[in-house]
Amino acid sequence: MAGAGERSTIDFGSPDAVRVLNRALLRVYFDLDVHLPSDSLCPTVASRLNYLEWIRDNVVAELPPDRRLAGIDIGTGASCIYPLLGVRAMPQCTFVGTDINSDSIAAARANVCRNSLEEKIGLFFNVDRSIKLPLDVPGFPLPPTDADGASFAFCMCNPPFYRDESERRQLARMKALPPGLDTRGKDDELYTAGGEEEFLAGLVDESAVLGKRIRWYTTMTGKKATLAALAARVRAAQAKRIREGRLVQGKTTRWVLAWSFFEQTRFCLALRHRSPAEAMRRACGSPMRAGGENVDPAVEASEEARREDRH
Ligand SMILES: C[S@@+](CC[C@H](N)C(=O)[O-])C[C@H]1O[C@@H](n2cnc3c(N)ncnc32)[C@H](O)[C@@H]1O
Repeated sequence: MAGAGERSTIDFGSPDAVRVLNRALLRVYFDLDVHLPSDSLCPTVASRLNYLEWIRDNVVAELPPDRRLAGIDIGTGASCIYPLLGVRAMPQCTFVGTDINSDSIAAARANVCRNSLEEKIGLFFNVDRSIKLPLDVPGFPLPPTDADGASFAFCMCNPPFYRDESERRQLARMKALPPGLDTRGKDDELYTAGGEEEFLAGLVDESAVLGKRIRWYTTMTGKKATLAALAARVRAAQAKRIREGRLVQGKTTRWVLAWSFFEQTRFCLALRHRSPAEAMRRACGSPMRAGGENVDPAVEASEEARREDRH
């Protein structure tokens, strides 16, 4: 207990305390009953919401608002945190969560059922860990394609963090983390051969093959250096559009990279600086009503190209 004048807090060095806090936040603010197994990564709600909101504002917002959208969460983990929070942050979305760990898939499935979200969240146990986007593996739940041939509006990924235990220790030392505050979880959650760099290089290569079957490919990275290497690989894969984001929560920073093999649509050109309703009118070619300035699509396209062309 805190004494008079002292600030109450919880013991962030205690995994149990952090677990209870996150369960409470999910319950109170998102009406989600989520079991977070003690042997698995305990996701912080703010950081997960941050990435989802980035996708909502930078990817989903440029699609017509009446459209039903599907997203893939690569490596959903035992919590299934992104799909669960995702259907709250973007009610027009359905999700497919994948994972290579059968215990995580079982726990994720129980969380989906506990919240009666089976209609909105599907799960896929990916037996081949060399694949990140198993769209063509038998049994993968593919939604119907849209008018442009895309099955999914986006994919997202919080990749395993380290190449091995020595990288984990090294990064913890660099951040000067006190014992107890370093990341804990299952080996599959923490480690991947070659680290996040190699994992995400594989994702870019798969995206080059799948092309327009997913409208926007996105991933989070834990290291800024990974972002630059990844952006170069995405350029080499001839993506048409690239976007970068930085997610800051407290003392922690993460980076997001998004890329697409679609050219900019009339809808997203019109959306710049306007409400979705105005964008719909413009994309459909009807004249603007009072208050709307005219848009020269060529100018907006070059502005956008300059903005995205920073790599
Ligand atoms: C850092 S954890 C992220 C878990 C959860 N999404 C979160 O943010 O708390 C990475 C996850 O990726 C999974 N994973 C690793 N390789 C994978 C692959 N090829 N396909 C799907 N999932 C994979 C791991 O089992 C683990 O659950």
